[in-house]
Amino acid sequence: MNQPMVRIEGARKTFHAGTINEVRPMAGIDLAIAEGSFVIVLGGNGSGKSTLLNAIAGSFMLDSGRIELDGQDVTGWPEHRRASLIGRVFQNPFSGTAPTMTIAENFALAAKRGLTRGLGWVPSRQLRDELRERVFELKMGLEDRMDTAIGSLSGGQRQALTLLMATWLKPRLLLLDEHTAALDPKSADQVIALTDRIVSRERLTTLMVTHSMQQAVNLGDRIVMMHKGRVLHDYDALHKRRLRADDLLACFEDIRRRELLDESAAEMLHSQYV
Ligand SMILES: Nc1ncnc2c1ncn2[C@@H]1O[C@H](COP(=O)(O)OP(=O)(O)OP(=O)(O)O)[C@@H](O)[C@H]1O
Repeated sequence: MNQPMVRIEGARKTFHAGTINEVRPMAGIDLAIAEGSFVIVLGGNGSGKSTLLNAIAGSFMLDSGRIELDGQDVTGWPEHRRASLIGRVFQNPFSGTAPTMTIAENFALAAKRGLTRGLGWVPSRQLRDELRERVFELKMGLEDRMDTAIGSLSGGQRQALTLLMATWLKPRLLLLDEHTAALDPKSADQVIALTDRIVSRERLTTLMVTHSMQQAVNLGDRIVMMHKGRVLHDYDALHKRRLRADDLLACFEDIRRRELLDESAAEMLHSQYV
C-alpha cells in the first residue's frame, strides 16, 4: 500500500480506568486504510466500533498509540482541527443539521467548513444553483423546498441532506456511524443507495459502521470486524467478494459461543473460590 489515508498504530483507550465501570473499547488497534477504500466496520454491541470512529475524529485523546490522517500525525490534534479533513454522519438524523435553518442555509454553513472568513450562512447564487442540482439527484422532491426549515423534514430526508452536506467539500475521510439505523426500511435503502453513489463517484475514503450483514456484503471493498476493542477479522476485497450475509452471521454466532464458554468457565472458577 502507498501511504495510507488512515494509519492507526497501537491505539489504546480505557474509560473510567480503575473503577468498577472500567471499559477498554480500544485494546491495541493497528489499522491502515488505503486512499479511496470503503471499509465496513462490523462487530457486536460494545465491541468498540463507534469508539474507533470517535478516536479518528478526535472526540477524545488516546491513552497510547498514534493516528495519522493523510500523512499527518494528528494524534494530538483536537477534534475541531481534524474536522477540516473529515466528514461525519451519525445515527441520529436530527444531529447533523441546524433544525430552524433552511436547507440552503445549512448548506451554506457546510460550505464554510474549514474556512475562517469569507462565506456566511447566506447561500450565494452559485451555491444555490449547484445545490438545487445535487438535491434534485436525491429524487426526494426537495429541490423546490430550499427555503424550508430542515427541522420540518422527515428523518430520511434529513439524513440524505446530512450526507450530502458532509461530503460537499470532498473530505479526505468520511465517517458513517450507523447512519441508517434510525430510519424506516425504505428511507434506509434510499440513504444507502445515495451513500454508495457519492462514495464511488467521489472515491471517498470511508469507514461505515453498520449492524446490517446485507449492507456489509453489498457495500464497500473491505470488512473490519471488531471484538472487545480489537480487530478480530479483516477481509480484503478479494475475500469480501466471496462472503455472504450467512457467513458473517455464522462468524458472529461463533464469537457469541466462545463468549458464553468464557463466561461459564469464569463462573465455574468463581464458584470454586467462593
Ligand atoms: N466517552 C465514553 N465514556 C465512557 N465509556 C465509553 C465512551 N465511549 C464509549 N464507551 C464505552 O466503550 C464501549 C464500546 O462502545 P462503542 O460505542 O464503541 O461500541 P459499539 O461497538 O459502537 O457498540 P454498539 O454497536 O452498541 O453501538 C462501551 O462499553 C461504551 O459504553
